[in-house]
Formats: sequence, C-alpha cells, structure tokens
Amino acid sequence: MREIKLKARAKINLGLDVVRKREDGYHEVRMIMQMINLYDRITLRRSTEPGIRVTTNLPYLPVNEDNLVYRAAKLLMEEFKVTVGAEIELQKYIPVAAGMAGGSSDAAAVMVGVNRIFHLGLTKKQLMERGVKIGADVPFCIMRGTALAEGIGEVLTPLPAMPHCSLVIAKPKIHVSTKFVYGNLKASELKEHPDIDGQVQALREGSLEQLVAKMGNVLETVTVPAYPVIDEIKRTMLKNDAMGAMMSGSGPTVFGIFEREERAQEVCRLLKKEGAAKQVYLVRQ
Ligand SMILES: C[C@@](CO)(OP(=O)(O)O)[C@H](O)COP(=O)(O)OP(=O)(O)OC[C@H]1O[C@@H](n2ccc(N)nc2=O)[C@H](O)[C@@H]1O
Ligand SMILES: Nc1ncnc2c1ncn2[C@@H]1O[C@H](COP(=O)(O)OP(=O)(O)O)[C@@H](O)[C@H]1O
Repeated sequence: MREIKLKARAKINLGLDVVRKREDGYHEVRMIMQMINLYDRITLRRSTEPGIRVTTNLPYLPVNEDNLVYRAAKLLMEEFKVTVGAEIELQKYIPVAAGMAGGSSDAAAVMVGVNRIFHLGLTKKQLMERGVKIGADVPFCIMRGTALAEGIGEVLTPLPAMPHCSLVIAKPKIHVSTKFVYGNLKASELKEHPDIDGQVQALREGSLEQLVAKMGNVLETVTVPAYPVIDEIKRTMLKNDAMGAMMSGSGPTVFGIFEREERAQEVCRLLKKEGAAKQVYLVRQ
C-alpha cells in the first residue's frame, strides 16, 4: 500500500467542566465529547525520498513542525526508525482555532495512517497513549465516537452516541487560542458546574431532552465576555427553535441542536445573512 485517504472528523463538547488546575498548569476536566460528521480530508503517501512533506489548501497554516500532522508523523516515524519518507496532503474544512479539535483530529488520523502504511503494528490503545504527547484531545480523536473524557482529556469512557438530531455549527470571524482560554480561567472561583453525570445518564437512556437540559461549558466564562458575538449567535439559534445552543470547547464555535432539520436549515440561512458567523454548517447526527 502506497497511499491512504483518511477522514479527520471534528468534535463538539456537549458538556465541559473543569475540576481543578494542576501544578503543571494543565486543567483536570470532565467533558462529554461527541465526534461529528464534519471532516478534513487527508491523503498520506509513502515516498522514497526521506523526510516529511506537508501541503495544505489553507495558505496561512504552517507546513513544518508547527503543523500537528507533521508532529504526529514525526513522533511515530522516529520511534520506529522509518527511513523512507511521508507526504501528507491536508484539505481543511473544519474551522481553525475554533474549539472543534481540527488539528488534533488531523494528527490522530495521520497516526492511524502512518501505523498502517508503514506496518508498525500498534494497537488503538498504543496509538492513544502516544497521541496525548501531541495534544490532550488527540486520544479521543483516535478513539472516535462519543465519550466521557477525564484527566486532561485523555482518560476516556466510551458512551452511546447522542440521539439523532440536526446540528448547526457556526464559527464567528475570530480565532481563539485554547491556551489563552485556560490561562484566563479562574477554576477555583467557578460558581456553576454542568451536570456531567446527568449527561452520561441521558446518553445511556437515549434522552436528547435530558442531554440538552444539562448542557454547560465553564470555558464560556472566559470566551463569551471577550467575544460577545458568541452570545449573539446562541440567541439567534435559541430564538429559532434550537433545543439548546452552546460554545464548543474553548470556542468560539457555537453549536445548536435542532429536532427538525428544516428549522436547522432556516437558522443556517439566517446566520449567513446576518453575517455574525463566517463559517456555517448543517450536520446530521
Ligand atoms: C478545550 C478543549 C476541549 O475539548 O478543546 P479545544 O477547544 O482546544 O478544541 C481541550 O480541553 C483542549 O485540548 P487540546 O487542544 O488538545 O489541548 P493541548 O493542545 O494539549 O493544550 C493547549 C493548551 O491548553 C491548556 N490545557 C489543555 C488541556 C487541559 N486539560 N488543560 C489545559 O490547561 C494548556 O495550557 C495547553 O498549553
Ligand atoms: N492540522 C492543523 N489544523 C489546524 N490548525 C493547526 C494544525 N496544525 C497546527 N495548527 C495550529 O493550531 C492552532 C489551533 O488549531 P485547531 O486544532 O484548529 O484549534 P482547536 O483546538 O481550538 O480546535 C491553529 O492556530 C493552527 O495554527
């Protein structure tokens, strides 16, 4: 096999709580992670010329070691002393710096691909153990599906998928750095915490109503005051029949959950017309 085509899917956080700040600066979290059907496309090729070469359709993304796909390939190729080369063609569709784990998912897909194309023989669990060195969300992106994520995001318990619904994904014209958001979070002063255990139960019972009723993201306390446009998008969704609307991860992407696809389509049209969101997608779950 000389070439593999991979899909790297985005995630949303249906619930995100921070338990405490650790000594090393990282935060202990409890999150409900849901992979969604919005993806980047990656083509991975073996090449006789040694080294890693990255190309991408987004001119502002790095193609050197600063790109997570480069780091993912390097991590495995160095450990297993792969002497031939790898070419990585990355087509981005997932909004960048958006709270949707785009870079982490690209890295996860490349790890899976490198393992296959160079016959490294690593299990999923072994890939996940290595993935956390690239980013806290990478193990989940290797596992995929739906999960409770604890620790710094790498301790995963698989859960049933969220019940069928339509999702509107809306990313405003701003980029938000995860480091900035965690860096400005006052973890010990949080007044409200989302009911993550309640969401786990709702998923196990297959109740979309209960899942939505218990949604909450403590990182909104940092990102929303800094970027009021997030609240604007949430309000537009809620005024137009969204069962719930929340920021994903560190933001600024907002997702809205709709029972009826026609309403979700109308909200997409409205958000595009109003201009608050730059990238708007309708995703069926
Ligand atoms: C907030 C979340 C929610 O899923 O996602 P995004 O908004 O980035 O998509 C994650 O916790 C983000 O995970 P990820 O983006 O992989 O984080 P990393 O690259 O490992 O870390 C980026 C920076 O975020 C902070 N960080 C990250 C994870 C964590 N549990 N505690 C932290 O404090 C650290 O300051 C770190 O330097
Ligand atoms: N493959 C990649 N896709 C997107 N961003 C990347 C990638 N590799 C490195 N980056 C850098 O990582 C930053 C965060 O990207 P991203 O993973 O999209 O954010 P988030 O974790 O909020 O979902 C970007 O600003 C970008 O410069």
